[in-house]
Amino acid sequence: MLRIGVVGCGAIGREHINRITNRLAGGKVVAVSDLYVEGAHQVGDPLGATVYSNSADLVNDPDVDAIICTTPAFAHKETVIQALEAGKPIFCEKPLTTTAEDSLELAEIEMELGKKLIQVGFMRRFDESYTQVKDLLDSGEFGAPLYLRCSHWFPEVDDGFTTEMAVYDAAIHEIDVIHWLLNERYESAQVMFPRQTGKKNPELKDPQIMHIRCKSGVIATIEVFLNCQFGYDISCQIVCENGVIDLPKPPRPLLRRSGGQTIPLDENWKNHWMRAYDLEIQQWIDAVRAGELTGPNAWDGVIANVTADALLRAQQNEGQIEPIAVGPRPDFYK
Ligand SMILES: NC(=O)c1ccc[n+]([C@@H]2O[C@H](COP(=O)([O-])OP(=O)(O)OC[C@H]3O[C@@H](n4cnc5c(N)ncnc54)[C@H](O)[C@@H]3O)[C@@H](O)[C@H]2O)c1
Ligand SMILES: O[C@H]1[C@H](O)[C@@H](O)[C@H](O)[C@@H](O)[C@H]1O
Repeated sequence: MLRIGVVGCGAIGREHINRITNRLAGGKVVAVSDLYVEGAHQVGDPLGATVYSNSADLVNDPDVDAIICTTPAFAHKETVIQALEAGKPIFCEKPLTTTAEDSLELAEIEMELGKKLIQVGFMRRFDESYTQVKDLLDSGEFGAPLYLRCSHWFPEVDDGFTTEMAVYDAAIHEIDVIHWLLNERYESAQVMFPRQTGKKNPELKDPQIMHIRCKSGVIATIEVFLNCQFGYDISCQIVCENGVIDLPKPPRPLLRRSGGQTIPLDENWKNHWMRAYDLEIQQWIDAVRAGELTGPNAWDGVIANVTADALLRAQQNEGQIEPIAVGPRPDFYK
């Protein structure tokens, strides 16, 4: 049994604790921590888990074999370094950190240690809709991909959600999944702001249209609309030489009532990615127990942050094309 400590008992921390406790096999949550220690008690006490108010004590608890970090992005780096220093595997929710520089620093520490300990929570790679699309692209049947359009539509965000978070919190998923789907490397980034919705905090730029050009010339367009009002909706359409592939929508019943028919959308990410998260965390537990991590690694975290940094620069100069300079993947991460 893998003894897991969870740092950060907010929305997704609680989801992961619940799935490990009630649905997955081979892992047990034995410790939890949160700066808001009451919140940690709420989830930890019913499980008989040890409750900490800081991550260092949890990471260094000899009864904790591996860590899940579900604090806000700005706090990830500190806990990841603590785990690396303790030589313990850590599953860190996306993004690995908020800057390329910080993520690179973590990758360098890990390479120095000579053992892969970090997995990043890019769960779309575990989602059946995306894996079907990847299989089709890899089969070669559709010929070369030419361009793709993705939308990341969110019903509404709170006032703390910033223009920058549209990149490193939301679009970071597309940034990761697109290069994985296409086996591509990125070259440049551009951001455009179309007419802005009135249904948002005045400080936030929403919606945003992001373009990423790949080394092969493929152009990926990512539409991020964080206050779309109607539901949580993710789409991706890949136009190839021999045809077009659309990301399948999660199966939902078609409802006929009140003179109309509808397929309801999810309200948020929790249900939308439920099976992907289950698979992701189960495979992480299995991999840690087997002694070798197989999921998205720190270098994938670096690629995402280098790309996100280029998009953040592009946000400052609408329409300007910013280079994305990711070094070659080190052998350690191949
Ligand atoms: N993969 C996904 O689809 C997905 C979905 C949701 C969230 N996330 C990611 O998970 C992370 C957490 O998101 P959330 O929505 O659960 O946030 P949240 O704000 O609901 O929860 C974060 C928790 O961490 C605690 N915290 C803050 N700083 C801390 C620290 N230094 N040590 C310990 N606890 C600390 C807060 O008190 C809070 O309880 C973010 O990085 C987010 O991007 C990923
Ligand atoms: O933290 C969440 C989560 O990562 C979701 O998967 C994503 O769709 C949201 O945009 C983001 O805010």
